[in-house]
Amino acid sequence: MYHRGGEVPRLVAVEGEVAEDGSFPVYRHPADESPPLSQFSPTVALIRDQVQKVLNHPVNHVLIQFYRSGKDYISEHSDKTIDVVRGSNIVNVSLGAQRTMTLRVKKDKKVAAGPEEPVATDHGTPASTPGTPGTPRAAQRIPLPHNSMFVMGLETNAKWLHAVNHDNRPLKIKSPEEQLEGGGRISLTFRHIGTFLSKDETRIWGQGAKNKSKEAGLVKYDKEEVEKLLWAFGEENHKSDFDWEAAYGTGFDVLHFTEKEGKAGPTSGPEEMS
Ligand SMILES: O=C(O)CCC(=O)C(=O)O
Ligand SMILES: [Fe+2]
Repeated sequence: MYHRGGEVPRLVAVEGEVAEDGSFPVYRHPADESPPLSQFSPTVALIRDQVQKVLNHPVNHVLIQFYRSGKDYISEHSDKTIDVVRGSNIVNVSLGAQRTMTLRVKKDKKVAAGPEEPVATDHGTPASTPGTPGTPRAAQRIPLPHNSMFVMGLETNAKWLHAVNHDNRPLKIKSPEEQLEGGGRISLTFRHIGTFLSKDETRIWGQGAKNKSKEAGLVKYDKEEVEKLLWAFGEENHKSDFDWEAAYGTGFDVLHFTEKEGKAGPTSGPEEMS
């Protein structure tokens, strides 16, 4: 998967519930290029069943990511929720080597929402950027052991940024849990998506689109709409009082965000987010 012209620092696959007519859920986030969605494979379908039992609501989409070693990471972000069914939960299932999920309140959040603690990106390198000098932002470090589920409600996603930072310690000094699978970790991020694409990707409908029914809604490339959506994604990353209705409420029928895919305007830079 690519973001801003560069390959993201982990391997990515996407699976989901493909309907009989070939339509499928779409999760839009600022990536230049996402892999195509495949029908849930039998093994992933079994994991999905377990996730649905815990959540008490369906999940119809999964982003599968392989962190090949401690060098692979996902930088700090909030998940983009235009297409995520409002009120649902997002689940990260972890398999293999234990990594750490770092949660940190957004910069604009004045009131600390938990125990205050500076965050280290790489065991010993402090990365905490205080909102006000001398006041570190509330942060939590959550170990993600093999075969665990991390459930994130959308309220948590709104107030906190999350990351799996790189961990460059040599494998042999890591804990046995961190050494599993030679340091490789697979995460499966399950979401309940409310926006759908037709098989040929010419029509878009549902929660995050302008049209709510299958019959209408042509996917468009419109530079202004793309800019508006990318701006809204940025707002969601930075504002703990992000106003979903104001930002996403009217819906967007754009799918591709760059010239190559959407036939206009490329971006460049190393940053990546989901
Ligand atoms: O690897 C993980 O568990 C986190 C993945 C994540 O935050 C995302 O895909 O948005
Ligand atoms: Fe995320």
